[in-house]
Amino acid sequence: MSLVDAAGATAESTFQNVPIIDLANIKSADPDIRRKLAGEIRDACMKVGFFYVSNHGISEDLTSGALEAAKEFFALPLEKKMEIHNKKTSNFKGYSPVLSGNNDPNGAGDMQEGFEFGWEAPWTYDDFSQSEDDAGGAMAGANIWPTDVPYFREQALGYYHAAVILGKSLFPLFALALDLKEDFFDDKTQHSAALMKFLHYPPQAGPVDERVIGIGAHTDWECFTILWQEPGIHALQVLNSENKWIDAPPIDGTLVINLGDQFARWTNDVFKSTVHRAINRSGVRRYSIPLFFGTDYSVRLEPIVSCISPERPPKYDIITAGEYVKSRLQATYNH
Ligand SMILES: O=C(O)CCC(=O)C(=O)O
Ligand SMILES: [Fe+2]
Repeated sequence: MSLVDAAGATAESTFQNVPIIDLANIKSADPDIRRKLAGEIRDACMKVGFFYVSNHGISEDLTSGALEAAKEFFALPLEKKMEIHNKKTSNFKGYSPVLSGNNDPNGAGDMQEGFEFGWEAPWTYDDFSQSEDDAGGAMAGANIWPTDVPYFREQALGYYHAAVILGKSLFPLFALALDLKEDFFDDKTQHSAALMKFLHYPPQAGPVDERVIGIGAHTDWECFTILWQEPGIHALQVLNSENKWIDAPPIDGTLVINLGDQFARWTNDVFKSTVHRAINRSGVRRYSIPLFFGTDYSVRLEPIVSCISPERPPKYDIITAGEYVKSRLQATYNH
């Protein structure tokens, strides 16, 4: 079935849960096995826009190192954190205090604080070759790091580089899922427009103002997000087409992958960029680590030919990935 026909066939359906996809065969030498895996991803992308991945290859050590760094940073006094406030930088990197961001235009601020950074060359992986800069995107330019937490940068970048490797290995599967050649995204992802964020959600007790929740209802902006959630704490919810919030709790040994608006634009909405939100009613602090993976900022988000037809004309104006991300950053942080 063509992509456009398959999208039409799933348009009326909705989902009640988020599927789990096993990535054990991601590097299989057998193209049929890779294609089968891509088929599972295609199904999840068209029906849900969210899936969990198991056997994703990111070690527990890297994850716990990053988590410890994040916890120590957020425990610093506010004045210390404000020294690297993201409003002091032109590229939106650095610290965002509680309520400084607002992802849902109908909301009144997100009940979370964050720290965001982007690509920086690793010094421990000799085989990791990558250009440092990226054609002037909104988030291009140096990262800004806290100086009060020992090994913060190392711990953060250790997890980041492992997640970037995972992200790069997913692009060929997304390409296969879209009936494209596996290398379709290679020349569009040369500069790793990959932004990672440490998030800290204070607990919200008692009656919660629906306009001030951990992160208000939103879609992500890049191609896809690789999300680590703290085990044991339910907070993330995904909106289905019946406007029902479906829980996406942490599942041991998995990460969440969700599609963002760049993929919706590439695929003319054949792949779904699904609305989601998080509310921390657990009574304890919650941490999460999204890594937003886009194409290079200079790449034009043109619909893939197999995703348009006379019945499904292009839905979006063509802009570059960088223009799109910048417009969303400005709306969220009011810069
Ligand atoms: O913390 C979470 O579970 C979700 C975070 C999220 O949706 C985002 O940062 O875009
Ligand atoms: Fe999100």
